[in-house]
Amino acid sequence: MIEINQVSQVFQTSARQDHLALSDISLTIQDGAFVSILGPSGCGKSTLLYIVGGFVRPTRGAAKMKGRAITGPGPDRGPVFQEFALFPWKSVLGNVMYGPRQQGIKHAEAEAQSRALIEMVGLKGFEDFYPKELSGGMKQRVALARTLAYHPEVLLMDEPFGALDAHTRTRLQNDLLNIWERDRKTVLFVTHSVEEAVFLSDKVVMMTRSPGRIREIIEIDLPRPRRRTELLLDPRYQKYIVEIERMFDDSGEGE
Ligand SMILES: Nc1ncnc2c1ncn2[C@@H]1O[C@H](COP(=O)(O)OP(=O)(O)OP(=O)(O)O)[C@@H](O)[C@H]1O
Repeated sequence: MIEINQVSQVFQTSARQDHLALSDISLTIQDGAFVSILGPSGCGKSTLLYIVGGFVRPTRGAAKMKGRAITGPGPDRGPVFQEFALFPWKSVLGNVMYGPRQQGIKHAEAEAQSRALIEMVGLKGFEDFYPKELSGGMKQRVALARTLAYHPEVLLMDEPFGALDAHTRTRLQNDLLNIWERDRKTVLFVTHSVEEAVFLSDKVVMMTRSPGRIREIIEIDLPRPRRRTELLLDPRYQKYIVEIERMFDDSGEGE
């Protein structure tokens, strides 16, 4: 689904110096896979996601989706970021309907689809609420529903649960997995949390300290559907977490 070929990214800092953020990244992401990117702060995780999103053009190398060069953002790749970026003047329903309406879907159909998505993300009953009336977790659910409403083939998630308290985060992880298990979209997920990456993913891409290179790709061979309470008792789950935590320790960056 996504192919990243020898991508390097150099940014010019305001002091007019070149800063190598990513160095020679090559990665293939299969259709329907859940892939997380982990690594020390500043190693270029978000930059890699933005390149796939088409928001950043790589200095060297190329990213492709289904064999086509990615030259800009597109509805086939839906971003879900930590800042929810909801329209404050639109209700939950209005926010979710925005995408389908933009795509020319008739009002009644867009509304029906959006109501179904709102229910799917666990917000039935809140359709007429405005963003300022929602908690952080609820806003992130709306943001997810809004992105899903574009029917993207790939979800690009940049620490979407990073700002949430532990309990809300766990619930959203569970819900995301349930949604993903239903329609198996390809997901590229940036996180700081080793546990989150292992719990969610088929593959964890561990990056080095800046300039970011791929240090290792760890296949997470745990059965699905996954339940956190079962996994917590599973030594294989613990082993993955310890193995990856040790890589953080090696890089001088504990989590
Ligand atoms: N637009 C930009 N201009 C200049 N430098 C940038 C720009 N965007 C990112 N960088 C630099 O590139 C490096 C990688 O940034 P990036 O945000 O991708 O890292 P990250 O791994 O996502 O970090 P964190 O985990 O802290 O969120 C950093 O050193 C950052 O300062």
